[in-house]
Amino acid sequence: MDFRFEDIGPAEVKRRISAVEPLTESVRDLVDAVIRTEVDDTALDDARRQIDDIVARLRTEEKPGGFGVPFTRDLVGMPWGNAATGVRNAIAPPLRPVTHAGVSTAEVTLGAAYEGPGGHVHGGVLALLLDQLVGECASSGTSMPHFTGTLTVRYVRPTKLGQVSLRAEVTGTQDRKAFVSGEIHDSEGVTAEVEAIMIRPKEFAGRDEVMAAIAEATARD
Ligand SMILES: CCCCCCCCCCCCCC(=O)SCCNC(=O)CCNC(=O)[C@H](O)C(C)(C)COP(=O)(O)OP(=O)(O)OC[C@H]1O[C@@H](n2cnc3c(N)ncnc32)[C@H](O)[C@@H]1OP(=O)(O)O
Repeated sequence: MDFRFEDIGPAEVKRRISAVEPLTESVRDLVDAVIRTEVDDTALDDARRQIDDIVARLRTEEKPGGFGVPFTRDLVGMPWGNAATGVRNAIAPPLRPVTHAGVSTAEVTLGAAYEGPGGHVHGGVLALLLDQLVGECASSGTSMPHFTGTLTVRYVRPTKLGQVSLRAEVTGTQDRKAFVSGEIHDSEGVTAEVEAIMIRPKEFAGRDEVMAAIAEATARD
C-alpha cells in the first residue's frame, strides 16, 4: 500500500490544493469539450498540438507510478489521485462526501464524460461512486481505513446524466467488518442501491498500528 507521511500542516495542505485544483477543473472541462465539440478537423489537430505541448511541459518533473496516499502527522489523508475524489484527478467527477452521525452523503453532477447508455450514466461509474461512498462511510465512522470486501449493486432503473445524490449508512458491524447500505437518486428517485461488506485490514488494529504502518512505509521510500 503506497502510504507515507508528509511533515506539513493544514495551511500547506490548503495551499497545495488551491494551486492544483483549478488546473484539474480546466482539464475536466477539456474532457467535456473534446466529447461535445463540433469544430472542424483542422481545429481538432491544432488543439491536439497545443495539448501535447502542455503535457510535455508537465512531464518535465513527475512522480513515478500513482500519486499514492500521503498523510499528515495528524492523519489527514491526501488521496489526491483518487479516481472518485482526487483533487488532482480530472477523471474524478469529483465526489465530495460529507459524513455526519454515521451517514455519508454527496451531491455530484455527472456530465458527458460519464455516459454509458445514451443520455444516462455508465453503470461502472455508479459502482465507483458508491464504492467510494461506502468506503468513506465505514472508515469515517470508525476513524479507521476500511477496504471493500464485497460490493453488490442493484441497478433499479437508468440514471439520467446530470445531478445525482448519494447516501450511505453503516447498518451493522462484526469484528473487523462493517455492513453498509446506500443508494443513488436522480431527479426522479432511486436509481441504484448498494450493499457492501467493508473490512478493516488486520494490520490496522488501532490508530497506533495505522501510524506505525505509515511510518514504516515512509521509511521504505
Ligand atoms: C485514517 C482514517 C481515515 C481513512 C479514510 C479512508 C477512506 C477510504 C475510502 C476508500 C474507498 C475506496 C474503497 C476501495 O476501493 S478499497 C479497494 C478494493 N478492495 C480491495 O482491494 C480489497 C482486496 N482484499 C483484501 O485486501 C482482503 O481480502 C480484505 C482486507 C478485504 C480481507 O482480508 P483479511 O485477511 O482481513 O480477511 P480474513 O480472511 O481475515 O477475514 C476476515 C473476515 O472478513 C470476511 N471476508 C474476507 N474477505 C471478504 C470479502 N471479500 N467479502 C466479504 N467478506 C470477506 C471473512 O469471511 C471474515 O469474516 P468472519 O469469518 O470472521 O465472519
